[in-house]
Amino acid sequence: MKKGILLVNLGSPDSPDPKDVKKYLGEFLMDERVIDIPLVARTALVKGIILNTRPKQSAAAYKKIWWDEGSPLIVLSERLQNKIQQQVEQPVALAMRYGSMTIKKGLQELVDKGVEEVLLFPLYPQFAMATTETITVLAEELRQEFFPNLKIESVPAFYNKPDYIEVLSNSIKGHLEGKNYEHLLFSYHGVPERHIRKSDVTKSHCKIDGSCCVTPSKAHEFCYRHQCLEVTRLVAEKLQLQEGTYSTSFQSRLGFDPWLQPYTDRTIERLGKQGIKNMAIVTPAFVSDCLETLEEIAMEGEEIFHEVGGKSFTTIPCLNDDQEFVDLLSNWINNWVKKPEIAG
Ligand SMILES: C=CC1=C(C)c2cc3[nH]c(cc4nc(cc5[nH]c(cc1n2)c(C)c5CCC(=O)O)C(CCC(=O)O)=C4C)c(C)c3C=C
Ligand SMILES: [Fe+2]
Repeated sequence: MKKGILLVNLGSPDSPDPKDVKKYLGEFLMDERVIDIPLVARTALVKGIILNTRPKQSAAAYKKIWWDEGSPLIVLSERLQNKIQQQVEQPVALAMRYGSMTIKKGLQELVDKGVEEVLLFPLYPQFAMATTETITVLAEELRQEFFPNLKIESVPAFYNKPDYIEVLSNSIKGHLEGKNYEHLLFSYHGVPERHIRKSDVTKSHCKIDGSCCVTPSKAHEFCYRHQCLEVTRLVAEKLQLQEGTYSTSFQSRLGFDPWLQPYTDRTIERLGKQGIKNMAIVTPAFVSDCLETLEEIAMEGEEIFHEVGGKSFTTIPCLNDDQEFVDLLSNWINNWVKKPEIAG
């Protein structure tokens, strides 16, 4: 059976024009795994409220980070794809969950090359229903409707794989070499607390308190909060970071529901007010630099830090097309290619 690989990232608008941003946000926020409320309420909230104000504001932010070649997230994902393709014999396609580079087109591209078995690779280290799950569910729906003979196997969240932790730690270490910093903040994209409870397979474990994420449970396989805290813990262990010199926070909240805490903006402010003058920040929920890292962290975050007396603010880039990361993903893919075909 001929095999192929489909890498999938989040997506971006076609341009930073408010019209394109509105179209993109409309698709993104109407996803029931992103804003997980009943359709009528979601439509009223997204189309009646958010899409009337947010596109203009988001478009201005996108304009600040847009590259000549296009959206950083898309360009960086394409660079990753091209580098992986150099190390993998089978066709490697790229798609986005939202926007023009659809998963349907990605699957079609592979099928047109004769592929019968696909490795679906969501580019997210941690599981979330708003990221990994929405990709795998949509791919399965598309398979049933348009590609019934295709076999699809999905790559699960890889947050605690030792070789991933090593690559991430090496990248952090490399970018901090020679830098004078007193605190390293691990900032992950936030999700509403409700998402964590919904993904709890035990239906009772996730209390979102000080202990549930460190108490062993089957729930952790699908717990975004546990997986983020684990990345911080494993990297801190690998880099031998001293207790008190690093912490975890969650960024990019939207709306009024409680989201995972502590919030990144408030944490940066607190660190500055506590007298930290030099801080560094890493964003391990994102494989590719994007609006949320280049604008919200590197621009807004730095501004907050300076306002409260901070001096140097070092933003560590995402793994992007870092050669060690390319080698890691290519190695996982080549191991999958060598495996016998999946059943049925
Ligand atoms: C309810 C809203 C949102 C949830 C839940 C959410 C989860 C989530 N998102 C990412 C990764 C990215 N999000 C990005 C942008 C972005 N996210 C939301 C909302 C939710 N995200 C919005 C409205 C936007 C658009 C920008 C804005 O208006 O602020 C991006 C950047 C895309 C780009 O083009 O650069 C990424 C990447 C994760 C990992 C996640 C859950 C774990
Ligand atoms: Fe997001």
